[in-house]
Formats: sequence, structure tokens, C-alpha cells
Amino acid sequence: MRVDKEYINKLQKESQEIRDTLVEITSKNGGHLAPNLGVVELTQSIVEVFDLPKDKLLFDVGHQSYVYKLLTGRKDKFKTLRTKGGIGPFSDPKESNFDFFIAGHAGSALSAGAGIAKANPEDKVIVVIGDASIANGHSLEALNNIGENLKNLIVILNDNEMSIGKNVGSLSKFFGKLMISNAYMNIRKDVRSVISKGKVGNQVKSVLERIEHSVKQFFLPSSISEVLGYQFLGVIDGHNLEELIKTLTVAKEMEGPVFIHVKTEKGKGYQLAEENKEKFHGISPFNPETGEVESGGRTYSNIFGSKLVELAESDKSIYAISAAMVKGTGLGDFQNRFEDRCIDVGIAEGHGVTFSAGLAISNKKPYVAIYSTFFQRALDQLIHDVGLQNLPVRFIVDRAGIVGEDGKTHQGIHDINMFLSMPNYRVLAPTTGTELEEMLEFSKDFKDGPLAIRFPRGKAFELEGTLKNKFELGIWKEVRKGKKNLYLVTGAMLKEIVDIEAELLRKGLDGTIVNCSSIRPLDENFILNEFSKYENIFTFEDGYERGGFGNEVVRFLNEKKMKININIIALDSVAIPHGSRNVLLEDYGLRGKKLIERIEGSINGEK
Ligand SMILES: Cc1ncc(C[n+]2csc(CCOP(=O)(O)OP(=O)(O)O)c2C)c(N)n1
Ligand SMILES: CC(=O)[C@@H](O)[C@H](O)COP(=O)(O)O
Ligand SMILES: [Mg+2]
Repeated sequence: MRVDKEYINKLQKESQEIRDTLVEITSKNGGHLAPNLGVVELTQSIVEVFDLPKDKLLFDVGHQSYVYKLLTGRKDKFKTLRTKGGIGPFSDPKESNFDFFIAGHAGSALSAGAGIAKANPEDKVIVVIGDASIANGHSLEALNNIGENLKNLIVILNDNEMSIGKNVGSLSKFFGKLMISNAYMNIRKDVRSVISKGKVGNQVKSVLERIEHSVKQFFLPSSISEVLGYQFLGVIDGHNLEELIKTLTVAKEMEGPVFIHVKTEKGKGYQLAEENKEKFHGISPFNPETGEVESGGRTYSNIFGSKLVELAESDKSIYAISAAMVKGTGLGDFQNRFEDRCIDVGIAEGHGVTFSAGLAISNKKPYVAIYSTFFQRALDQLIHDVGLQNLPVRFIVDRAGIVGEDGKTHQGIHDINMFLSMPNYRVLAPTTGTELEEMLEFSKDFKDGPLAIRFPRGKAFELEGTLKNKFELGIWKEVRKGKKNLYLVTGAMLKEIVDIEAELLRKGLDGTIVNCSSIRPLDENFILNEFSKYENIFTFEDGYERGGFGNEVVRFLNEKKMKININIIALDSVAIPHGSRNVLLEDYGLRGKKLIERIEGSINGEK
């Protein structure tokens, strides 16, 4: 492996080019800029040292894999990042054979890496994981299982002391203390002196053995160190190519599992991102000179956040719980105002849900705000700890439906069927921002069990003057009166129907539009009294069809032995790729021309 000055200079030039490309492309397409700026040298060094793709590199979460994409044959296509049909947002074996495993949700890479290492003992498996993701329960289970077992596995902790925002929890403090410790630094010098002399073989081995003992003795109680059973290397300067390459070369020769602690800076090399790491974690298109992002208008997340602040002012029993997404879920102001009642549990959705169950059973009013896709991580806790005890926990299901550029790992399309399949859950999908406010107002004193309120990413829809009556649980409301066709609409789909209303009318397909924001309970009286008046009945939802709202209506009709045909307009695919939300909604038949065709086709018996 070359570490001479000339070669390091060449790599440094490449680092600069990579950073320029990252800024240029993400400023146009949006994306995870700061995490990638932080791993430029680390990724270059891994690509230099290991025999990829025979050796296998996994990223946890995968949002920091842009540099890797650039270095593994995807440079020419990189300008298509996160656009329809273009380079994807995370790692994906369908995109390249250099990506060995799908990524997008934090915590899975160590488990996957362990399985891959076990199955491929001749190859090295390298897992790069962030300081927030390593504290995820999934990761900790894997770390526990890997120790002493897998000689070909190398875990690289990319420690930038940041999650999306400031990292939280005792584990991050632990790594922080570890780094400033003199003892640890002395050991680090030992490693440095050996590797800088380029010594290999027995001499390296004996020093490493010595290091291993002293490091373990220093920072881990012996019982824990025995369970973990890793060879530790670190702290490594994650922007020093020479140090990285040498250390990785040593790690490659070692009998593992090896754990390397690398220190990096999120946003490195782009001043705006260094100064505002959180803003540039995942950013919409921006002006590269000023960092300015176009305002997207008032979002559902903003509305939730402001309303909760208002409610919490007079009700001290309200708590907000977030799993490492305080700002994303609109809870930034709440956190500033009521620090003690805003609990960021870190990337720990399951824990967050059960923690809230603990609050609810103690007569507090928890609001758990998590993105739809990440609620999937808490399935058992939602059923076992909340549902079975019928606890009044309010679940705020943000980024429900199609999310857009984050693609298939992040689409929020399983929450309706997930919550409907669980005991005691009421499921609500506000059709406008105002209705979300009304639901939140309602939820405050609702004590009868868990509530899930789902809404999409982005700007809130409003329909002036038409939704006069306030939200009531289990009551559907007519938005427009028509004949022949009955359109039962949930959540984000109201906007889509209203947008095509004139065209439906022109085609003679107009009908009664009903706001069905109460998915469970259904408005049973409406079904029993109104359905028989219409020729064609449609349900609309931006979720996966099976087990969803339409199915729930059909189930009720069957129960009542009512023989009425229901046309379910929903998503019939679970792998919806990346692209802009509007384009994907159209592609998957939930918007515009395609939606009209679907309605028309169903009436003409073509569907
Ligand atoms: C299960 C899950 N929960 C939440 C997220 C959202 N998320 C993406 S990246 C991230 C922070 C990751 O921090 P860290 O692992 O330290 O990596 P860094 O961005 O600092 O490189 C979070 C919370 C996710 N992808 N998966
Ligand atoms: C990688 C990840 O999971 C998050 O960073 C996510 O991309 C954030 O999404 P929003 O941009 O919708 O907050
Ligand atoms: Mg981090």
C-alpha cells in the first residue's frame, strides 16, 4: 500500500474534487451532504486498502455512501443522484455490485455484516457505522454477538459527535471521554509509532496484543470486555489519509473482530456545513454560495410542532418523544420551550414507544413523533406494550405515504395496515393542516387508548371554507355533494382528488367527495345509510393496499353482509423507488392523469 508523499498528495487532490462534486450535486438535487463531506478520506482509504467488492463494505445508515458511489464506478451518473431512475439515496445491491446489502434504516449493518462475514470467511467485511447508529439497539445486539466470533469483520466507528442534531445518550458521552483520556492517547501513540515505521508481522502483533490489553483494562470493566472481545484501534484522525491507510492496512492483517475508532468532522471542508452541521445533514436544493434553501411553506410537521407547544403551555402532563428526529418532526420549538418534557431517545424507536407507554401508564400524555417508515422498527412495542394495555399514547406518524427522494427504504406506506392490525388503535389521517390541528386538540384529552395520526411530508393542504365542521372521531364529512359516484378520501388524497375535480366533472365522473379522516373507527352509520345511494364507490389512501383503509371498509361490509363493490385506490407495490414525491404519486396512480385513468378504468371495468 502506497503512503509516500507523492501518492498522498494525489489522494488529497482527489478528496478536494470529491468535496466539490458533493457540494455541486447536492446543491441541485438535495441530499445528505454533511455526512458525506465527513467521510471523504475514510472512504478513499477503505477503497485503497481493501479488495472491493470481494471484500465487502457496508454503511450504516447508507446516507454517507455518496463518496463510495463516486469511487466505485458511479461518478458519471452521480448528477442523477436521488432523481427518478438515477443514483439512489443509500446503498443498494440493485444499483451496484459494490453495494452488498440494502441500507436506509439505522442499525442493520452490523447484523448483516456479521452474517456476511460468517458466510464468507475468506473475505474481509468492513462496516462503517456512525456514533448515533452504533447506540441503536439493533447495533448493540450485533456487537454483542460478533465479539470474539468473527475474525474477518472490521467495525469502523465514524465518530463525529453528531446524530442528525447533537448526539444524545450515555454511549456518546462514553466515546467522548474515551477520546480525551491520556491513557488512551498514549496507547494511540504506540500504534502510531509502529504503523508509521511500516512494521508488520510479529512485531505489530505483539504491540497490538499489548495495546489490546491496556485498552481493555483502561476503559472497559473486564467482564464487559470479555463479552465484547474485539481488537481495538484508535483514536484515528479520520481526515489524515496517511494515518488511515496505515491503520487500515494493519487492521486488515489482524485477526479480528477489529474495532477502529475514527474521529471525523461532519461537513468537513465546506464552511457552511461545518458551521451548521444539522442543517446540512440532509438538505433540499440550496444556494452553494449562501446555503439558502427555498422555503417549502408551512408543513404538517410545523403545524404539529406549534400546536403541541400551544397545548403543552396549559397542560403540564404533555410530553414529546422523538427518536433522533427532533427538528424533522417539528419538535424544535417544543424542545426549546419545554426541555424537560421533550425526550430525544436517540435512534431507538422501540425504546421510545415503550418509554411512552411508561409515561402513559403514569397518567402523562405522551406524543411520540416518528417517521412512518421508522415506526416499523417498533412493531412489537406498539402491540405488546401499548396496544395490549390499551394505553393512551398519541403516535404522530410523520412522512406517511410517498416521501420522494429517500426512496424505497423510506416510503411511509405500511403504517395504515400496521396500526389497523394492532389491538385498540384508532387511526386518523388529516386531510388538511387545519384538520391536523383539530385532531391534536381532540387527542389531548382522549383517554380511551392509543391514537395514530398520519400525515405526509411537506406543505400542508388547506381547503378554504369547505370543511366547516370540526373533526370528530368516527364521523365522515361530505366535502362536495354529487351523484352516482362516491369518493371516500383519506389524508393526503383529498388534495389529489380536489386537484382533478374539474377534469372528473368534465368527463362526467364527478361525485360526492367525503372526508374520511377517521380510518378507524369507520363511520359505520355513513356506510349503512349512504353507500346504497351510489353506483360506484371508491376509497383513496396513500398507503399499501393490503390491510389498508379500503380493505377495512370491505371487511365491515362483509360483516354486515352488504354486497357492495368497492374500488380501492391505493398503492399496490411495496418497493417504490426514489424520485420527486409528485412524480411518484403520478407514476403509482395516485395523482393527476393516472389517477383519473384509474377511476375511469374502474368504472368501465378495466381495472
Ligand atoms: C431506524 C432509523 N431511525 C432514524 C433514522 C434517521 N436517521 C438517519 S441518519 C441519522 C443520524 C445518524 O447519525 P450517525 O449514525 O452518527 O451518522 P452521521 O450522520 O453522524 O454520519 C438518523 C437519526 C434512520 N435512518 N433509521
Ligand atoms: C438518512 C435518513 O434517514 C434521514 O436523514 C432522512 O433522510 C431524513 O428525512 P427528511 O429529510 O424527510 O427529514
Ligand atoms: Mg454521527
